[in-house]
Amino acid sequence: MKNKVKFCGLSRQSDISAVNRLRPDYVGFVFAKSRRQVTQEQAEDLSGQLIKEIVPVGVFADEKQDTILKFLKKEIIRAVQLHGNEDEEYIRKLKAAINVPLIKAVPVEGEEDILKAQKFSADYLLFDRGRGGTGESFSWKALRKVLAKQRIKPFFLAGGICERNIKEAMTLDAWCLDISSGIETEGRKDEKKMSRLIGLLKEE
Ligand SMILES: O=C(O)c1ccccc1N[C@@H]1O[C@H](COP(=O)(O)O)[C@@H](O)[C@H]1O
Repeated sequence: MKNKVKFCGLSRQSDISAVNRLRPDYVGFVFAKSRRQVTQEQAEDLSGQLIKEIVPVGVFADEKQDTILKFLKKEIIRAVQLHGNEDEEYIRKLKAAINVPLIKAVPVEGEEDILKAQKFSADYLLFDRGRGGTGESFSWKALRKVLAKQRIKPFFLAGGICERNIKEAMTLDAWCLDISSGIETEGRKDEKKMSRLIGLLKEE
């Protein structure tokens, strides 16, 4: 596959069975406030059932660093996604304390947001619309304009990716396509949607 893929917001045993069959590169457990939020106990149980090839990512928003370190120590997660208002000082401190990939989410309204985010010392940026998990895309035109002018840090592309627009998303040079709402039906993860998206990714 040209792009890596992350299926985010898993919360049920059946979600884990589905991803173990379909093998996305990453899955996300949301610890930030959300209808998809899972507890430490749920995540520990679900993460323990994942095949080793899939990297579990913890999605946090303005979380105490000690809490994140606790999740890492227990090996519930093997990558950290910061989806709040974390600044460079917070990121630098956390990065010095961990040895797993650190992903910083950035809400994109225009080119300037993408350019300003290049200062972050996270391993990856994650371009999304607004607060995350909304099922809505930002204007990919802004990203395309920046990419035409310069190289940028490796990034996850998130926000409203689904069967309808994944082919276009695949043209945007993302390290990873990050999908949550687009693999749901009536608010629950849907293995058929996951499978069709993996199929589309494999076509290239
Ligand atoms: O998924 C959530 O509910 C969520 C809550 C708080 C912060 C981030 C959240 N999810 C992130 O949003 C994108 C997926 O967006 P979409 O649903 O596909 O539009 C992904 O990065 C998730 O980690």
